[in-house]
Amino acid sequence: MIEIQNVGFKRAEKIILETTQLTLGTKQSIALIGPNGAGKSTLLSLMARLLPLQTGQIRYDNLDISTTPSQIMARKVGILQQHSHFMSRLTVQDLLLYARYPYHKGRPKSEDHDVVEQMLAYFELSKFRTTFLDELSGGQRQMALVAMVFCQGTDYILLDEPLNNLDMYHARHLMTTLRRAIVDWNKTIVVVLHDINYASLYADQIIALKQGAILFQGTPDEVLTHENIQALYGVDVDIIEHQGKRLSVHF
Ligand SMILES: Nc1ncnc2c1ncn2[C@@H]1O[C@H](COP(=O)(O)OP(=O)(O)OP(=O)(O)O)[C@@H](O)[C@H]1O
Repeated sequence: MIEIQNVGFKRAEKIILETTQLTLGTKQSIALIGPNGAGKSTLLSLMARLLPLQTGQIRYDNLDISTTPSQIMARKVGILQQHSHFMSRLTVQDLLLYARYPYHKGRPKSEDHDVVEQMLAYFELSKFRTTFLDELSGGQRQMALVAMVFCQGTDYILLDEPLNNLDMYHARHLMTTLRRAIVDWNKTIVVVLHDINYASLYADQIIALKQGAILFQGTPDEVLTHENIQALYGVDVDIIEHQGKRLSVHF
């Protein structure tokens, strides 16, 4: 369970984030949506301890991120940020092995190599195993970075806009793979999405942020209404039903 209590964040006296109480269950996919500048990345960075908590508390399964040692948190929560920079002269398999550092501490064992092999297959990256990161396309690199986070073997995975750069095939492949990972490996995934239709199709819960506050929270059916989307984005949309899911038509 993820518990977020009274987490606030200011930059130069400007309130960036102001939450009250948020409890998120495990083994599900939780989509963070909201307009540009709403505070989604800030919340994710706080959840991953990439930004220091200024107020409030965040706990994963009763582990308080402010007091839990880094070695334990590194096995509990993994994050892919929006702009991840890695040494480009690293091959895909080296990148994935690097993510196992909290386990092998620089001396990879056979189980670390096994996890890397498993993730290369799971994310359809086997053919790129010896390709350097700077020889991949933007989308291929994005998939490699997601696979890297999975190699970390954490219960909780935070992904900031993982669909960036992905074509239709790879975006759908990634979202279905994330869903499989919840079932296959009991992962809990918090993912920032700009495409609310992907949130509708693939998320169990949606948290909608605007101007640093949680405006709506619930299942896709509860959150993705015409009125809520108007309030969030200021856009008039048509909501249609497709195979039992709500889709927003906003073109
Ligand atoms: N390094 C920074 N310095 C100052 N202000 C910042 C910084 N990073 C973010 N902000 C501000 O914090 C607010 C929230 O930004 P954040 O990146 O969390 O939003 P977001 O919802 O992830 O946006 P987007 O969808 O555009 O990625 C914005 O007003 C942004 O301008």
